[in-house]
Amino acid sequence: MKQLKAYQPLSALAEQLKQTHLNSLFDDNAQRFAQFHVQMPGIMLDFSKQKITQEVLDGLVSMAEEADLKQWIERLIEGDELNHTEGRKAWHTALRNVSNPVPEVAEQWDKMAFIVEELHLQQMRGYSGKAITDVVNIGVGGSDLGPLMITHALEMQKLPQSPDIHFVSTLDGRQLQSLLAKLNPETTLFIVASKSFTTIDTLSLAETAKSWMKANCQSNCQSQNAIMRHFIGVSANPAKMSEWGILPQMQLAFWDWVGGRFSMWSSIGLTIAIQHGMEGFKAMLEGAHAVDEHFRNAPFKENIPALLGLIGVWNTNFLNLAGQAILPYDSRLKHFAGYLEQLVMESNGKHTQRDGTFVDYRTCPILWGEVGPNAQHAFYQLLHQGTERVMSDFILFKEGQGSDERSTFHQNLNIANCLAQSRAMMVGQQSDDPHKHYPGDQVSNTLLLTRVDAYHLGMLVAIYEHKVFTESVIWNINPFDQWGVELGKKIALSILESIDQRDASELDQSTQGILQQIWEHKT
Ligand SMILES: O=P(O)(O)OC[C@H]1O[C@H](O)[C@H](O)[C@@H](O)[C@@H]1O
Repeated sequence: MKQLKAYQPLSALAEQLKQTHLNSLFDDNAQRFAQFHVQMPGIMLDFSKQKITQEVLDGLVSMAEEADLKQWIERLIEGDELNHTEGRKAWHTALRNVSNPVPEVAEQWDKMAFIVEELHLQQMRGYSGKAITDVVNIGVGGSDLGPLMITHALEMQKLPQSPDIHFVSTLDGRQLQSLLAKLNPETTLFIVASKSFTTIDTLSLAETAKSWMKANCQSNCQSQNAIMRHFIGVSANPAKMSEWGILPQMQLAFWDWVGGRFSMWSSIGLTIAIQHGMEGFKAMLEGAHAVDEHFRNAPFKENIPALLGLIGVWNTNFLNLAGQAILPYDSRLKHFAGYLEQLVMESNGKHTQRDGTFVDYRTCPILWGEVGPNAQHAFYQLLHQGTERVMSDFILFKEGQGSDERSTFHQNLNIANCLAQSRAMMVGQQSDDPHKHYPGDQVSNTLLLTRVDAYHLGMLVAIYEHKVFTESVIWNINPFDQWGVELGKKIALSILESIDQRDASELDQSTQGILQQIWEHKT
């Protein structure tokens, strides 16, 4: 990144802007909002509360051009092998081209549609002949977070014929145990969702679910095989699904060219299709596809994901901000920040360039977030008066949950709070009492969408995917692998062995000490 010609001039501009309060940028330019907002149907990005001038914007766009962003976008959407460290494409955009699908994708839609219809018509029946009432998605990371986030956001709009949807992910087994206590095995269907079908978290939970099913089926089942009617598998590894016992007609596929954290658009999104029908699922794909087209065709100065990425680079590498807060002002987006934590930090939390050399600049900031109105009463103190400078994304919807008087009242309150907070962070407040002094000057974006529905959520997620991609191009890193998560898994297996053998002598003192205390407690 530093070798790009635009880097030095941008650094010089950053030095000036660090000394310039956001307030004076507004005072000096009555056209600031007009100049620094862009939109496409369904979404508007206001980046006027960023420390950006026309010169900075021009410099960032030059940097994107120099880094060949246009070419990279083409390669992404054309399905080139961009994930070079794993020798794969990262072709999630092919999953959402509803009007012109690749044949293997369309084939999986048909299989999904069949399952969805069977469930909706109450034709999918368990071992005792009763119709399925509850569906439990067992998966973790990319096989959990997207469908969890979307089905939670759209729960109020679910089809009346949809069974209830549940998610379990944590390998401690607690979520699953407490859920099983409430479910009837005769009417429960499990979706074992795992790209690799080797993830111990998911497989250990799936085994527990299978034992529960077996134990409950003992007196009722005609054959033990009948319990496998309660398990759907979704994976890019059909051999492993079969080995685990998933029946061929209960298997849904996707492919190694779909990254785990980009997989909610594939059959991993089955729960979304169950909750909203294939029509709802495809509306989400269409929203994402509209963003793919925009990302591919809009000039960078009007390109929402590209601009978000360039602003991210500006804040991270030139203004030295290391924190990013995600603040949706709608409780339906409760799991959105969690979803982005994986998408953003697993993609760009890296220190190695594409050619294997280490970077000598910052990459991904630390990202966290919470539904805005709750976060106001939790960590906004730090945003207003802390010593860390943080960039924030406010996400707001024009429409609330309803149009009756109380809903309108709540939505107005919500809008007022969202706008108040981004304004307070920008403007600050002078006071002689240092405890009441707000420096302001905290930068933020505001994304304004029409409403919370499948189409707009599809747009929102695709915008962040492409933002992440834009940043990765400038940082010259591969956003599609995740080697950093392997070491912990390997060590966990060896510690599990130590626990089984009750022998920690090969481990470090700290690990030994902690295990010793656990063992002493148990005995
Ligand atoms: O879908 P799976 O193969 O079970 O993987 C689930 C998750 O686990 C891994 O550790 C990766 O870090 C994630 O990218 C992935 O989404």
